Amino acid sequence: MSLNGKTAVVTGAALGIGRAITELLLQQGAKVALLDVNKTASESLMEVLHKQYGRERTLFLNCDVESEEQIKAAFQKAAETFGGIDIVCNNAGVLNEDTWEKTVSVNLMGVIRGSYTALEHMSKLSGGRGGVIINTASLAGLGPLPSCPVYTATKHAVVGFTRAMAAASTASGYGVRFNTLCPGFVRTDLFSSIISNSGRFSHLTDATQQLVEHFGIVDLADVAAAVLEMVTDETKNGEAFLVSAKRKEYVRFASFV
Ligand SMILES: NC(=O)c1ccc[n+]([C@@H]2O[C@H](COP(=O)([O-])OP(=O)(O)OC[C@H]3O[C@@H](n4cnc5c(N)ncnc54)[C@H](O)[C@@H]3O)[C@@H](O)[C@H]2O)c1
Ligand SMILES: CCCCC[C@H](O)/C=C/C=C/C=C/C=C/[C@@H](O)[C@@H](O)CCCC(=O)O
Repeated sequence: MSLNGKTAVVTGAALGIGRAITELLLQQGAKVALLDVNKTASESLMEVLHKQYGRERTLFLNCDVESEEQIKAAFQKAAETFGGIDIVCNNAGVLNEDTWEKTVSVNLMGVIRGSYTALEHMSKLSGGRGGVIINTASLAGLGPLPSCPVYTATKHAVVGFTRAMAAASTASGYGVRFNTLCPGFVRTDLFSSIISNSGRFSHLTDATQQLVEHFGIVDLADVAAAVLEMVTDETKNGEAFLVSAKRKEYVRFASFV
């Protein structure tokens, strides 16, 4: 399915998974606003994207998802520039067990802030045309990463928040679908920082290594493809897509009703 005429916002778009998502959405025809705090990486990516897709289809906005003011201004600018917003990927994340309050602030509060701001532009109840929001959690949102308890907590919270928002959206008539991306290990800067950023749990690096060996390293292309599937398949709402090297599947959750 082509995304021609669709407009996307991707946070943490300059590097790693966010960059791969951005590039795939552009390949499919969407216009993409790239939100990131890393100005240097963003500017060098923008040079590449301008050459490949022209200047009209991309917009870089220097935006820290920890800031309500910056995120509101960035979404407003994206909506004005492209004429509305159809797709939002709240992907920006950090892993640092030393500065764990920041890990909560970026990974959880940033996703909540991004989702609520997105709804102001996308909800059919506030004049939007509906759409889809994909929040990046992790395999660590489904099971424990022992060297990173706070990171694990934020990712479980993203899964729970996104599932609840999907149900809230359906019950309220927002016309916006919500799904969670749960990648296994992906070779990015965040992945490389595990030893230096595990804080008081750095002695558990071997346990992480065992998990890496068990789950393997998944390709960025497979992670971005999972996002595209959840964006384009209109039957997907409230799903969590697990994408590891060995397993690619929608997660089945226990039902309590
Ligand atoms: N790499 C993995 O193994 C892995 C696995 C599962 C989930 N994830 C999740 O995927 C997402 C992307 O991770 P990645 O591996 O691509 O990391 P990365 O470090 O390669 O890229 C993260 C991007 O987010 C940006 N960013 C960080 N803090 C920000 C903030 N406050 N506001 C705006 N932008 C910010 C960075 O500048 C960077 O461009 C994260 O949510 C991460 O938790 C990563
Ligand atoms: C080493 C760098 C850290 C990258 C962080 C990134 O988010 C990757 C996380 C990978 C997490 C692994 C979690 C492991 C969980 C297991 O304990 C298991 O319980 C998960 C089972 C999931 C399932 O089968 O539903």
